[in-house]
Amino acid sequence: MMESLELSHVLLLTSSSSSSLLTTKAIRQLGLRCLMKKPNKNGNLRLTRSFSSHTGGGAAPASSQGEDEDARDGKISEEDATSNGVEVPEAGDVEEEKVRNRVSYNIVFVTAEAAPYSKTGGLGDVCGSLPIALAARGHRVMVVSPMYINSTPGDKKFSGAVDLNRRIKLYCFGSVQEVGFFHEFREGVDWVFVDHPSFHRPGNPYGDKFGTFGDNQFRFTLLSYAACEAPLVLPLGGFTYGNKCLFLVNDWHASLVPTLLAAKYRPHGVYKDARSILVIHNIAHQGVEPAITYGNLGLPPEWYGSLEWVFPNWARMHALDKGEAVNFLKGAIVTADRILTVSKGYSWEITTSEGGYGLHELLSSRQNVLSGITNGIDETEWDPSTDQHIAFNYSTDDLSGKVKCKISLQEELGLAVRPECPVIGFIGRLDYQKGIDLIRMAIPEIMENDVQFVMLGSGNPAYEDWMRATESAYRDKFRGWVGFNVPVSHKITAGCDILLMPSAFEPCGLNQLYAMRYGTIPVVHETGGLRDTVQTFNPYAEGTNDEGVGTGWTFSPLTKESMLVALRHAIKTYKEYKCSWEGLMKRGMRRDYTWVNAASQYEQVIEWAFMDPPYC
Ligand SMILES: Nc1ncnc2c1ncn2[C@@H]1O[C@H](COP(=O)(O)OP(=O)(O)O[C@H]2O[C@H](CO)[C@@H](O)[C@H](O)[C@H]2O)[C@@H](O)[C@H]1O
Repeated sequence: MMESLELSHVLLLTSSSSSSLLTTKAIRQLGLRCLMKKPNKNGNLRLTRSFSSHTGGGAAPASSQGEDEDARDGKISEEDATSNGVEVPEAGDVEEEKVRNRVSYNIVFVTAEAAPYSKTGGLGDVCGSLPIALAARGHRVMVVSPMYINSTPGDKKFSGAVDLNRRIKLYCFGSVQEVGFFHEFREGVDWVFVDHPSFHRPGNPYGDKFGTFGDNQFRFTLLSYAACEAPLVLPLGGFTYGNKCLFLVNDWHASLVPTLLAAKYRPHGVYKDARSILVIHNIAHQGVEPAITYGNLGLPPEWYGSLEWVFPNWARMHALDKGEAVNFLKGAIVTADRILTVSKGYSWEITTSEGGYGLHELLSSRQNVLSGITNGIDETEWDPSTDQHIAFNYSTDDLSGKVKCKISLQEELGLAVRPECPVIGFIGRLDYQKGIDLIRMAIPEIMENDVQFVMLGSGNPAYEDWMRATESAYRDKFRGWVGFNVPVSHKITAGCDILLMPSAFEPCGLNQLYAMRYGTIPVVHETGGLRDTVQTFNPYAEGTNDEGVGTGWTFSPLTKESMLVALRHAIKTYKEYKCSWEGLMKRGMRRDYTWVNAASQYEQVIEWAFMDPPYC
């Protein structure tokens, strides 16, 4: 099995290099400039929109490398040291826009979550906002997601969707499955909901109080099949999306799509002009199931190598366990035309043995199509000057509402109403990823300070119990709200002074972006998207200009001690250096978080995907 995995890998690599050659040719034919240089944040010169970007780091022609001053001096900038994927140029370069021959694409998002219809975390946020931003740029955009009905008031979210009366038969899991489609056209986007009895049950999209659903492989196989059919069979607004579309497949739940395109459609002449991009929001979840389940997926036997996965010896259950499995995310990594992650830092981390969760070698082998694009945020939902969930609105022009939000939060949670006391917040899934263990270890020392601490989260029952117990132990200064509650998350974001994010890894992270927009100062572990988006406060840079002064505190390594040091800096600055604190707040609030920049970068990657022939 291992041998066949490696063989398929070699074959795929061969086709990768040929596609890169074609890409270079295609770019030359299109007459694009091979090199443009602009200074980065640190003032270093870097390559942008070059075919060296497109085909991967290190592939630049000798002449162009010679033009790079850092390279000539033999120096490697800090940025280069942590970036070995393909850099996507940022928006705002007018010349870039002129050079770009703007084409509109038919884009099909495939996702397990899309806010406001469904959301358990950041995947829902991104797939609820990015499609709208891309549609606003002139693309035809469809989002295909399950229609989760769980007999709660939340079902009302689907009330605007109408039954398209188009039922199709899908052949998998040894039987014929019939799915229907509901549709809502909202904010320029075709929101398409796949209807099947397996999406109608209590709980969240992935599980209920008894744990993860046992048939998730089945449910998300259905989603992937239905998403492949939707552009062909749904006449939305009178016309189907047709064959030439771009599938943006998000995380493992949608990862079967690129393999289906290659194995089931292209051999029959369908989707020959389509392309797929895998977006990795979280590599820790890969959709791994026993190898025997491959037969259920309705794929030809010769495509087994695409999903084939062999656990290392240490991860096997017993001596007879061969560790053979199928891995949905791996399937997309080896078949998608391009791969994206949700920050540049994370696109590098997943190519390392520490961050790749076993997939780092495969990802490294596809570095020439791997890029990172930092998420934006929905600036209408997350705007302190208009937010309906918070007690008082405020902005950089008038910050007075911020402390009123804090007082209101203290009142609501039954904490002492003390506007001068720093309030630290945490919002997130209660999961290993989010660094809850570190908070657990540090809480006795944090509580020795004159602070209040508010946590909102749900997930691992052990962490939920710990939150309840900690609230009992520190009734005067700790509140733990167990549950998933969007209005409360807005109230905490507005009412706290400091947001703590000690994530073990964080592909992008949205809460630190929301916090900065609300004048709440992030204290974060220096990892992934947190490192990319939070800049540590430098008091010595104050009074020059805003560049380099910082928007929060980052800490590393991931230890209790270094987290406490950063927190103490934040608390001391809050208490003793009011002007500096206000500067931190305003700098964070003024940053550009819109999806416009990210959407333009996605557009660039889509353009690159169509320049190459299909990868598989
Ligand atoms: N108990 C609760 N009540 C209300 N709201 C809650 C909540 N717990 C979490 N949320 C909300 O869910 C979202 C979580 O965003 P994160 O970026 O932390 O996402 P997550 O780790 O799920 O997603 C993954 O995908 C996203 C998107 O790409 C990446 O940013 C991230 O790094 C990656 O791990 C935020 O909107 C947050 O406010």
